[in-house]
Amino acid sequence: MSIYLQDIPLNEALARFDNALKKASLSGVLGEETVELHEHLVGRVTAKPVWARISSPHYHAAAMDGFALRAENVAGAMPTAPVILTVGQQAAYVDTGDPLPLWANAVVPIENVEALDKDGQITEDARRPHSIRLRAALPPWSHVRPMGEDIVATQLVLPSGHVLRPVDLGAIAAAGHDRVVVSRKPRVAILPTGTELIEIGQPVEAGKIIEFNSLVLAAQVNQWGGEAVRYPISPDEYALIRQRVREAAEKSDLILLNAGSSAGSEDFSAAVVQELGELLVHGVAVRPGHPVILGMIDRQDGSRCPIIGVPGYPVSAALTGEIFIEPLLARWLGRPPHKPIEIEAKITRKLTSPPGDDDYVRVVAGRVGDQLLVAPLSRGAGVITSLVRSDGIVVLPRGIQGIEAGSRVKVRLYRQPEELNQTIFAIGSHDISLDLLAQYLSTYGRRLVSANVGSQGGLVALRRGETHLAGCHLLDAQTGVYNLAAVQQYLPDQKVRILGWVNRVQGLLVARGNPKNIKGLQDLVREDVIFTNRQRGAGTRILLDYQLSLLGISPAQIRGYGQEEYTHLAVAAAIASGRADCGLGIAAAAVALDLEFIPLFEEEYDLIIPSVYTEDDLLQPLFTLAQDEDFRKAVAQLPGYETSRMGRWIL
Ligand SMILES: Nc1nc2c(c(=O)[nH]1)N[C@H]1C(S)=C(S)[C@@H](COP(=O)(O)OP(=O)(O)OC[C@H]3O[C@@H](n4cnc5c(N)ncnc54)[C@H](O)[C@@H]3O)O[C@H]1N2
Ligand code: MOO
Repeated sequence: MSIYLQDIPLNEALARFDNALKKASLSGVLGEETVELHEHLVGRVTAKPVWARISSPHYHAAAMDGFALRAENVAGAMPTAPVILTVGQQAAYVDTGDPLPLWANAVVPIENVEALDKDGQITEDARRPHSIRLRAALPPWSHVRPMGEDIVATQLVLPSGHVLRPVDLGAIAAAGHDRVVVSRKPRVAILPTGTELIEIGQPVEAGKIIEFNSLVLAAQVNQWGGEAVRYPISPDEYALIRQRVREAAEKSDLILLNAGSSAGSEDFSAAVVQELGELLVHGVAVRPGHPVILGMIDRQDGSRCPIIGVPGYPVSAALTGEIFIEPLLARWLGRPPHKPIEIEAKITRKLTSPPGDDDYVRVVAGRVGDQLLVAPLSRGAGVITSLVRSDGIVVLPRGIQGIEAGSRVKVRLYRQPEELNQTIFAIGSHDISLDLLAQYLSTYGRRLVSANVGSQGGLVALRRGETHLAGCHLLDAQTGVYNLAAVQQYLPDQKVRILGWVNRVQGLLVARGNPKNIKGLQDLVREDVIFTNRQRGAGTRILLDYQLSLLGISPAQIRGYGQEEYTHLAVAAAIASGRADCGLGIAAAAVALDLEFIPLFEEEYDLIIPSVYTEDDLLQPLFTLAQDEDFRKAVAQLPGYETSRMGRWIL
């Protein structure tokens, strides 16, 4: 039977896998082991209930330093009618934790008695007096920890399937045990494959990719209670991969075979599984991660080892971990699977979604005013930082083609909901200074999350009340003034303020050594110069058009004017590759790709903030930082940055 990338619904895939696991007797706890309490046990799962062998305390114990006595002997004691007890007969000194003498039924703390010598005078020898005087009565069993106060012998201390925490170890020991029976850790072999992969730390070159999926998968496995074993990178050679899978099956409870899962010429995973056992599933209707493989490998002794073909793209790999590996490990350990906190929120952008798949969208989340909002992050399956930055996942289920901006969605949170109340939302044009700001704000207990939708997108978000601030650098071509006109145009009825932020140098990016000897925009009309442009609407494009009009240059005179890139870095890449001779952009992009930079203009990047939030406690640290020497210095050190306007209210 050949199942070739036929996406099936997630629940159907899980059911097939489940069935095969049951047949192989692999659907419950894999095994048990007894571990001594002082070995590393936190996170392990109890495989048997823990019953108390002894009580704790296992005798009546003094709860205070003082004198053991019988409560009835001091009944009626009052300030004006004190009672005197003779030590050695009616009272005995005890330290906290000492067993109570058999005849006693209460303890009076030492600070509540007057110690007397044999003449009835107050003595300094408080712990060995002749007698003690009490000026208050006390009920029986005062300041005594009765036997079994904590644990009664035979009682259940912990059920099975319990994930051990530090305090649990104390209770197990107090209940008279020195070891505990826990589920055996599932051994998980992780096999990265791909001729293009290089080990971490090796020099990178074009076409080579740093292998890190195995690092992520191993950390996931260990975090979820398994024991990961990373195998070396296997190049895309069928026989080698087959050999390693065969070996791993003999030594492991589960194999994660990474990459080679889709339809490429060197994607061998499915064929290997097919040859060495049974291919159950190839393709699950989830994105990212759809080319998942589920199967069983036959061992020499006739038993079977489950195998998961984990798709190569890093986000797909990590999500495959969460969707397939975590629940399987939970089952093998006998604990409940992880259940994320789910909240409902409003989504800030329209999303389209493949109707055949469950679509896992990474989002940032925060509270703006009284609304909980989520903004989608990059959806590329290769963008590992989208998972790093994400506060949660919105699953757009199969059967829908997308959702409108403003729809309510369910969010599986990666963080505590309270953190969303300390979140400053910045939707608009992104700037590197905001990354620095985020770092500084974290010391004030604030989180800055930003979604880059461009300057105009930020103004739209402000209009909808969906952001605390928007980074903006929109030049008015009539006046040459930044941001004021745009704010008046987009937000005529809204009370907003403009906080001066940074001046950024924009200039021409050219190859090292400036081989075409380009000096300024006037060179763009030269026949031998090829330019590359930014997309219409981008702040840099508006700046270019404005400056060209001042020089009286028409776009038609410029070779490459119609060639549009969407980011500063894409412009830089076009020049680095030799596709173009120059482009307008920021200095940081030149630094990133080792280009030369010809500074030409300063543009003004400001933060637009609704007036209500300028008074809000949430944003105060931002205003503090805008005046902070250290922070301003750090921003000014970014290439091409200047901070003299930072913190000044422009509107
Ligand atoms: N014709 C089709 N092509 C692709 C399909 C498809 O359905 N039809 N699916 C796409 C999707 S979706 C995914 S996901 C990927 C999965 O591909 P593979 O599992 O075969 O993985 P590769 O192609 O080898 O790698 C993809 C990508 O990820 C990088 N990679 C791989 N391993 C690692 C690692 N250990 N650490 C870091 N990065 C890794 C690899 O270099 C590639 O860039 O296929 C699509 N194609
Ligand atoms: O399924 Mo792929 O993982 O969409 O990226």
